[in-house]
Amino acid sequence: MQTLDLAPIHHAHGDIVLPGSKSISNRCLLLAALADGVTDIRDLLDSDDTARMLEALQTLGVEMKQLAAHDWRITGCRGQWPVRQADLFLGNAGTAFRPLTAALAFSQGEYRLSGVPRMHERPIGDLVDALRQAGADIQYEGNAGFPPLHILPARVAGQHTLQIRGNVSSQFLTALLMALPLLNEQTRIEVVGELISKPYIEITLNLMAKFGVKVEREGWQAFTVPAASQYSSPGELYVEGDASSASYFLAAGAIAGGPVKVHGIGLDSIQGDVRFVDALREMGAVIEHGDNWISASAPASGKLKALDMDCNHIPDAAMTLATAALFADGTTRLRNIASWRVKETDRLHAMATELRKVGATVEEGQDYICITPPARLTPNATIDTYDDHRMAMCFSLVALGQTPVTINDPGCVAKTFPDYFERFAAITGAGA
Ligand SMILES: O=C(O)C1=C[C@@H](OP(=O)(O)O)[C@@H](O)[C@H](O)C1
Ligand SMILES: C=C(OP(=O)(O)O)C(=O)O
Repeated sequence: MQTLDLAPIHHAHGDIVLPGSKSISNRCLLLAALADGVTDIRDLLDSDDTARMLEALQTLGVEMKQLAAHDWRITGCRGQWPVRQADLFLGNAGTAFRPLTAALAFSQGEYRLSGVPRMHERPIGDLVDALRQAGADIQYEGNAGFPPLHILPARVAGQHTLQIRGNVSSQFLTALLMALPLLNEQTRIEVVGELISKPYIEITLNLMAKFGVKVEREGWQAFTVPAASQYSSPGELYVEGDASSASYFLAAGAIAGGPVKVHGIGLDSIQGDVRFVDALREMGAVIEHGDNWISASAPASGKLKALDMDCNHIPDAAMTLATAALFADGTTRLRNIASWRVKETDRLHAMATELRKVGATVEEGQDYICITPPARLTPNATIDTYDDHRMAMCFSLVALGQTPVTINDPGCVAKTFPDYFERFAAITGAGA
């Protein structure tokens, strides 16, 4: 296993051009593939998660051409996958696995979908239950409720109403919404229980609208996809910079002087994680923003304030708050984040375990975490990253406490941000 030793960092300062948003990239790829017409997608994220989606679409026979490093031309197949039988390996990409499951369940092919071992521990039963209501034939190849999946040809039909649970992952509702236009009948989706990670549904609805499908909604409770909803290509689409990836750099600016300025997103971003800046502001950071950039600097006092926040709306960027909390003046409490337990790893447990290694006092609840920083961070901690890109990126912030830290398996950042540590070095002078 590779390790990365980060030397103590005294100051963070500079500019970062963000990689494309993972959530927008994988949605745009699928929508372009399902659409009528040719779509040029610009500034696409180049990472493991998008590579899995691109590979899958290629295996399904979708015509695609790489125009430049981050620009792809996709020729839509209007939901008629040219390849009717295929095995797809989707790594640990939730944004590929869940939406492809729905889009393939509504086609007449036979497909097997699998991923890395952790993907086979991440739930998908709520989505399969909803798809089965529409007549989809989906079998579990391992444990019921989890991948791998075997999708068989079936007579799917628009039901007037489908129900879906929303309290484990919003990706299930996203997947259903994106696939329903393939049925060509008006369908109403009712959300059962409390929907989590709501802003990701806004991304889905926004991008579906760009591809010509307007979903009617009743708050967060029900969504109706009208009959004759056919996706049509918008021609050209630009992917915003990734708001979750921005969080590490903005936190660095807030902790270690700044300003650190991220380019590629503004406060009007369609990504919910842009609201991370509200949390940083509440911690006392100085935030500035413009058309397509945001910057963060440390508070005048030099010390961040502790935070008590419901983080359900920003589950990914909330992890960054957990390590930023090491630099606060008291106990930070991050609440309503039970979904952390079913992501790349059990993030509540992983975060608690690793924060303790740098000296923090941590309370790990079923759906919350409380972090009290030590008087002085423990130097030379070796951080395990659990094959979780965000664990690796979050713990790079420890070095900003002028504390040497070792990151195990730093390469796991490839899931969403392959050159993260090079970019981090550029604003901090950290060895990478
Ligand atoms: O739809 C999306 O693009 C995502 C939704 C969120 O997942 P949950 O809805 O499972 O919280 C988020 O954590 C994930 O990284 C991306
Ligand atoms: C939860 C995440 O990924 P996924 O899209 O695989 O759910 C994440 O990127 O933090």
